[in-house]
This record gives sequence, C-alpha cells and structure tokens, in this order.
Amino acid sequence: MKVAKFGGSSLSSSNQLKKVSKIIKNDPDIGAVVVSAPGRRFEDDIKVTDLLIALHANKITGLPYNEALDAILSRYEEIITGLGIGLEMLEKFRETILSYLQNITDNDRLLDALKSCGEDFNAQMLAEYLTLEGTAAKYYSPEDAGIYVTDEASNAQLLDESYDNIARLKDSEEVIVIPGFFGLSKNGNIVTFPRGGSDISGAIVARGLDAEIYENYTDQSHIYSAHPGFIENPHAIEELTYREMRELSYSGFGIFHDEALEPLYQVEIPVMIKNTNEPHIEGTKIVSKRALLKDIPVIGISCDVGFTAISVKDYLMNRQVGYMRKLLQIFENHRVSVEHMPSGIDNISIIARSKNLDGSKTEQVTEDINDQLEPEKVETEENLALLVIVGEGMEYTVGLANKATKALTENGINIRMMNQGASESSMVFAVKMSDYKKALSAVYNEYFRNID
Ligand SMILES: Nc1ncnc2c1ncn2[C@@H]1O[C@H](COP(=O)(O)OP(=O)(O)O)[C@@H](O)[C@H]1O
Ligand SMILES: N[C@@H](CC(=O)OP(=O)(O)O)C(=O)O
Repeated sequence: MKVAKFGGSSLSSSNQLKKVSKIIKNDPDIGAVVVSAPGRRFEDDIKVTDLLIALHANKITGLPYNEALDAILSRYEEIITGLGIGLEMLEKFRETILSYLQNITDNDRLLDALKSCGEDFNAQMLAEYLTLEGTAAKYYSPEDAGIYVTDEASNAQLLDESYDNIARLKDSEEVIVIPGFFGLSKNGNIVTFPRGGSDISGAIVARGLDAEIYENYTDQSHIYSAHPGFIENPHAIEELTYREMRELSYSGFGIFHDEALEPLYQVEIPVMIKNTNEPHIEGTKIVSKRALLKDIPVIGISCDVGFTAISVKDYLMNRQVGYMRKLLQIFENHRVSVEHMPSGIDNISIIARSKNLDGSKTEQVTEDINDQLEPEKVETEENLALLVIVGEGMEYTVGLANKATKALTENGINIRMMNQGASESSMVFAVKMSDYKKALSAVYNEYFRNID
C-alpha cells in the first residue's frame, strides 16, 4: 500500500485537485492521502496558510478582518464550484473559521486553529470530490485518525502512541483522506507542525499504516542537485539517502521537510518525490542506501542565508579544560541554538542563525563571553551564507574539498570559514551573503559539470 501526500502547489485550484483525483483513481495502490492547504497558483500569489496567518494578525490587533476572511473563502469557493461540490461546504468552512475567531481566546491557540483550516478544508473537499468521481474515499480529521502531538503551539511533536492509532485504519475499504500539518494535543488543542509540516504528517501516516512507499507529490519532477531557481537545468537526482536528504533539506532544499525523515528511516519506508503535473515521470527516490556512491560522491549542494558567526580568539585555548563547555553554556543561557563550530587550537567560531540572535542577543552573548572567559578577542560577522556540499560517497573519494576551495578561489570568493561534518558526508563553506549565488554556481559546476 502507498501513502501519497500532495503539497500546496498540487492543490492550489480546482484544476489541480482534478489532477490529484486522477492520480489517485489511476493507482489502486494508493490507500491513504495526506493533503496540504492550497498553495500558490502563480508567482506572486499568496498561500492560503499565509492568508490565515494574516487573518489572525488582523484579529489580534483589533483590525477589521472581513476582507482577509473573504480572500480565504474565495480560494475555496473557486475549488468547490470548479469541482461541482455543493456550496453548503463553503458555508460550513465559514462557520468553522468564525467559531474559532469567536471562541478561542488564547492568541497562540487561535493561530494554530486558523492555520489548520487550510489543510482541513482541502481534505474535506478532496474526499467529497473523489467520491463524486467514483473513488470511494473518506475524510478523517487528525482526531479521527488518532494523530496526537505535544502541546507547544506551532511546534508539534508526535506522540508515539499515534502510530498504533493510525494502524487501526489499515483495513479501510475507502481511500483515507487526512489533512496534514496538524495534530491534536491531549489537552484538546489543535497544534500545528512547523511550516511545511504536511510532509511530516504524510510520513507519520505512512509509518502508521506500514506503507510500502511514501509518495510525495509536488511541482517538480525530481529533487535536483542544486535549487532549480539558482542553477539552470540542474542534475536530476535518481536516488539519495535519508541522511543526505536531511542535510540538504535542513540547509535549503525546501522541497521536502527535514523533520519528515524521522518517522521513516528506522522502518526504511522509501520516499518517492513526484510531480502532480507529470505523474508518469518516475521521480527521485529517498532510501537508506544508494547505488553509485563512488561515481557520484557528492549528491547535492544547498545554500542557506542569514547566519552570524561569533568568533573567539584566545592564546592556549586548547590547554584550558572546559573552555568549550563554558562557551556553549553561554549560548544555551541565551537560548540560541548553534549550527556549526569550526575551530583551531586557539580560536573557535560559533555559527548561529541570525534570526535566533535577534534584539540585543549578539551584544549580550559577547558581553558574557568577555566576562566569563576573558579571551583576547571576540568578533562578530553577520550576513553570512552557508554552502553545504553533501554526499555519502565523500568519505571514499580523495580531493573533494580541494575542488570546492579551488572553484571558490578561482571565482574571487572569499571563504570566511569551512567545516567538515564528523560523518564526512558534508562540508560547509561560509561565504558573504552577497556572494552566495556566484559561490553556488562555481561549486556546482566543479562537481556536476560532467554528470548528466
Ligand atoms: N534541490 C531542489 N530540487 C527541486 N526543488 C527544489 C530544490 N530546492 C528547493 N526546491 C523548491 O521546492 C519547491 C517545492 O516545494 P514546496 O513549495 O514546499 O512544494 P509543495 O507546495 O508541493 O509542498 C520547488 O518548487 C522548488 O522551488
Ligand atoms: N500549508 C502549510 C504546510 C505545508 O506543508 O505546506 P506545503 O505543502 O505547501 O509546503 C505551510 O504552508 O506551511
């Protein structure tokens, strides 16, 4: 049995839902479907999730929200009329949103409840349309399916018992349709996963139902070795590993959520990335072990912007027992998570996302380092981009780091820092944010020029 997840780009309009219905109808192996909220129909369009967030912002600041509500409902109206479903469903959706606005008094809880509507309404419409089209289908809310999560608003984590609950749906005669992106906490709150989290819901359902494969439908036929928005005609990946995908999605490959691999890798359910607009193309497979490790040692290069490095220099740092612990404790005290730590014998740089060092946190951290460690120098560099070169074949191949440094140097790009992951499946280069497109293109050409 397959579980198929359809992303926002696959469900942005009635025409897209028709394509989705056809895919499900043509593949009797698809036993369960997880859906996102309607995404963008064209470049400057707004995702329904963002419209719901805007509605929430108006409500909590006391501004009128009717226009925002109409913008949301008009997206569903187009889908409902385009699919020929009864308009009573639209009224039901309006009432659901209004009841959340009227009854939920906690702002964070209200935000999650409103965000959940995006996926919840899509699932109800799709189940109805599939049935109209002759494919027996049934809508299950996360509560019906037993998807229980922790109670931290907008940051749900699955409670393991959910897998057993979902497993009870295994023998369903109808195609199961579940909204992605949220679960229910034991306190009865609707709690969403982080943004892009429908991929996580799809993975959870695939694991609960013990699927043979998790198909993830989007608007691309493959995962490419570099973001197709930055590199023209990038290499299409046939197969990559869970570990490679996690590194790449964490650092910029937004096509699949990095947290969606966790439910899958232990039970080795493969993921197939497929295109709703070209479903006949096989797509890219994510598996535990891949072929061609030696022929294609590097599988992808991602790039992520918005980092800050705080660098500490202290003569004989290496001799001072407990130095790193004290330094990291300072970051922990300020609740700043650390992304990378390139180091030498007398210096270390701590790289963090700039958004986590908001307000005056950089100054506070620097002050604490100076007070507690009394180093020679503490310096901050903002506006950095990280280029992450990923491939499990790197450990078998000599000279790969050299390729990247050569490409960057030949293109006049200053390498601000570099770091090789302990696993030898990734290398990270920090460059100035203003250089990142040039850097990505230079490094991409070096590794993939001769691979079709
Ligand atoms: N390496 C990559 N290969 C393919 N697409 C990528 C890559 N990195 C980023 N993307 C982007 O991911 C997008 C698909 O993800 P997303 O917008 O979340 O889709 P969906 O709406 O289907 O969930 C693509 O349109 C593309 O711009
Ligand atoms: N709709 C949610 C969750 C999601 O996964 O969406 P998408 O499939 O469009 O990435 C969001 O926009 O974050």
